[in-house]
Amino acid sequence: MTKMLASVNGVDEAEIALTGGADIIDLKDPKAGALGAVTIEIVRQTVATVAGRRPVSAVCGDLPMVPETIRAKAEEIADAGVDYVKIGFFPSGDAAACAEALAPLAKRTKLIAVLFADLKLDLDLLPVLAKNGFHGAMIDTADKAGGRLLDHMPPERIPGFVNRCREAGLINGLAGSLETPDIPRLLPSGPDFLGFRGALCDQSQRTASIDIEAVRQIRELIPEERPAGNASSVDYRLLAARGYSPGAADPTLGTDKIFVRDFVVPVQIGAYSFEHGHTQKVCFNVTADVLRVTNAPEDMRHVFSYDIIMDGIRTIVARGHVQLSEALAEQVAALVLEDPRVMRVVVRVEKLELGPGGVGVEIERKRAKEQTSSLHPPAPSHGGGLHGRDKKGASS
Ligand SMILES: O=C[C@H](O)COP(=O)(O)O
Repeated sequence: MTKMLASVNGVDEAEIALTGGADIIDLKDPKAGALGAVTIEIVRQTVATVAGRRPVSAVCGDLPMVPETIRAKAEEIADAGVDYVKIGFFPSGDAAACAEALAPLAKRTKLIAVLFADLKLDLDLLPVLAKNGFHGAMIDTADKAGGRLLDHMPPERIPGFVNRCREAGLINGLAGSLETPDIPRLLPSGPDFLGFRGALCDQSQRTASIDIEAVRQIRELIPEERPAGNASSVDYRLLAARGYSPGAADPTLGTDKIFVRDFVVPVQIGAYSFEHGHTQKVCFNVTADVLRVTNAPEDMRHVFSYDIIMDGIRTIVARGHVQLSEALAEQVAALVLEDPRVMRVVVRVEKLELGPGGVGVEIERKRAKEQTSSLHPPAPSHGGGLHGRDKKGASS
């Protein structure tokens, strides 16, 4: 299950984040840099106020990569009672020596290394962190005015980070000026948490105060585990882990067609030997029939994002050579049908460099009947969920 981390500047914002449903309360002073630290007094007060309702993390600040400096600050924060200490690993100085200096502290406190997508990201640091007892690693951005995480790290590279963390035994997180449309794009990789500051704030200004409505909107985009004892045959854990909210679909509203047209990507494809060892241009056209969730779509909670289709294609082709266009089309169709709201999908895969025109295949795949019937689960018990909004939207 992916958790929601909310960065807050102290007690008052922590209460707002808790009310909005954040899973992890992360202390940070956004006015003092990407990983600006709050004072130790604020850490203590916030830990006392949260009082175990949620885990609390705190960052150490934008510190120079000097082992003794980092160790001293991390110990001070750990001693203030947080559950996690987040330490920035900037690409200067000796990262391995800093990780080593923190090994004794890692025996008694959960340490999370923060790596930066916009500063020479080095994933070879992950096994070094694991060796020194770190609990996890996350990717963030250092320059908050310089773009979102996916501007620096294309979507097809996200599963690689998540998998490498898992192999190393580290929990993993993603952050970096994330906005609401990024959430359904990142959830399919199954990160352990997504971190937010700017998107929680008034006008998305990360130095402004956090806003309860923004917190709630993000909360609803990250599915929570359903309570045990739910009698439905739907595997909520599996669906939620993939980022879907099956309760959101309202079959009485019918479907919309979401499409990606003339999406051209270089692909290693072909059964002939002359087609091996290089890429050729392939054009994808995909149309998905998606169950609607409301009569009045307003934000990302109410839509199936076409980014999911484009990211999926990029991720599939990044895996390496595919012999057949048919196989590629099947993989794309299967990926789109992973969202339980998709009833039917048409995928056309067209090689553009083999003739004067295009050659390829078009397939149509539908959701199996028995899967369709499991799309009508009982409404979520919490009042603020999408179902509540559907009803409001439908009556308006
Ligand atoms: O740990 C997460 C960060 O506080 C994310 O901040 P941001 O969303 O403003 O980049």
